[in-house]
Amino acid sequence: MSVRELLFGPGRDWLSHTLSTAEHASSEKVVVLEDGTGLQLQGSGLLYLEPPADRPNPNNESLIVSAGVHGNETAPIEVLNNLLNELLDGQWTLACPVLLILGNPPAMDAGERFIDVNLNRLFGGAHLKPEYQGLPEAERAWVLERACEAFATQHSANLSHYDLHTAIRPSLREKFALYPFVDGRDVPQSQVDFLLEADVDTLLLQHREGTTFASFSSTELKAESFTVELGKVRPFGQNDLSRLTGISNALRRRMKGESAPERDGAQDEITVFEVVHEILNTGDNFRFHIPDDVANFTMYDPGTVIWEDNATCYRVGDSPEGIVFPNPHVPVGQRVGLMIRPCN
Ligand SMILES: O=C(O)CCC(=O)N[C@@H](CCC(=O)O)C(=O)O
Ligand SMILES: [Zn+2]
Repeated sequence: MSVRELLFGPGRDWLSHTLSTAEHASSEKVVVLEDGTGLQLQGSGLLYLEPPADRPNPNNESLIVSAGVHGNETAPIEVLNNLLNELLDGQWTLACPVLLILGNPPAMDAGERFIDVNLNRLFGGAHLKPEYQGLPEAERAWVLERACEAFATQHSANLSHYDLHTAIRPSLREKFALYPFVDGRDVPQSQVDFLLEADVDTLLLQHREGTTFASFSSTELKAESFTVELGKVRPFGQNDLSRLTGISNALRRRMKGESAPERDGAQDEITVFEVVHEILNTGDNFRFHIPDDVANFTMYDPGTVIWEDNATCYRVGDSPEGIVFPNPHVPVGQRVGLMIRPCN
């Protein structure tokens, strides 16, 4: 029996196993590849990969890589599944500890962003709020937090977390990363280089702590964490994975422990924006003046009214501001969009 079958069952790979175990707990399984690499299936969509203790880890690092925190954002899920299949097929050798995560299996199975509540608003303990008690997504946030904590306790040195997503809207900047706010922290140049290597040429700096998965890992696990947007939401099988070779190659390179490629000067720039305002659905006769089909990073002139309610009218300030993630169809209190502006 192949390692893949031992781990996932006859005819299955990680993705099909995750979809088939979405609704019930799957038992833990451990297998060891011929080259000594250990794989521990910790539960549905949770896979810990560990190189043998005597193998060098040249970049002296550990990685958490997640996708499917929103179940309908399928392209990065396919990227991770393909990388794992390559490893299981013996195409390359793992050099560093990796925790691979498919975030929300029931939502993936249903082809939906989430089932009851947006999983990517429940981290950093937000899942403990009374209104979320008993919801499967609150339970899942807890499970993912504990799995990441256990991994980080074992592998604290040089921990990075990439939470891979795709966006609902088209985007004037197809691939971009969000850097969670941590007081006093700057983005390391090595991370900027990695993003460029992955064809992610735009970086958005958050202005305050959030309750996303990446915020949790950066704040509580001291990881260098990014939410990475890799294109537009499409159902399984409808993604053009040739548009994701950058992230795929860059992640494979890190997992193999190879050093970063030399960058040529012309490509060395990342465009940086900062969040200046988070639009929340206030529920107080909230009106959002951005059309439904507008692309991420569309810019608005000073003075443009973006949203209003009975108490507030938000206008663009003295310099142009752009919109990212416009979505007025969210519950009261949740994020409708981010207003951003270029950093100098
Ligand atoms: O396209 C959209 O509106 C949402 C895409 C998405 O899921 N983005 C993440 C970003 C998380 C962050 O702010 O760091 C999300 O909304 O959870
Ligand atoms: Zn998402």
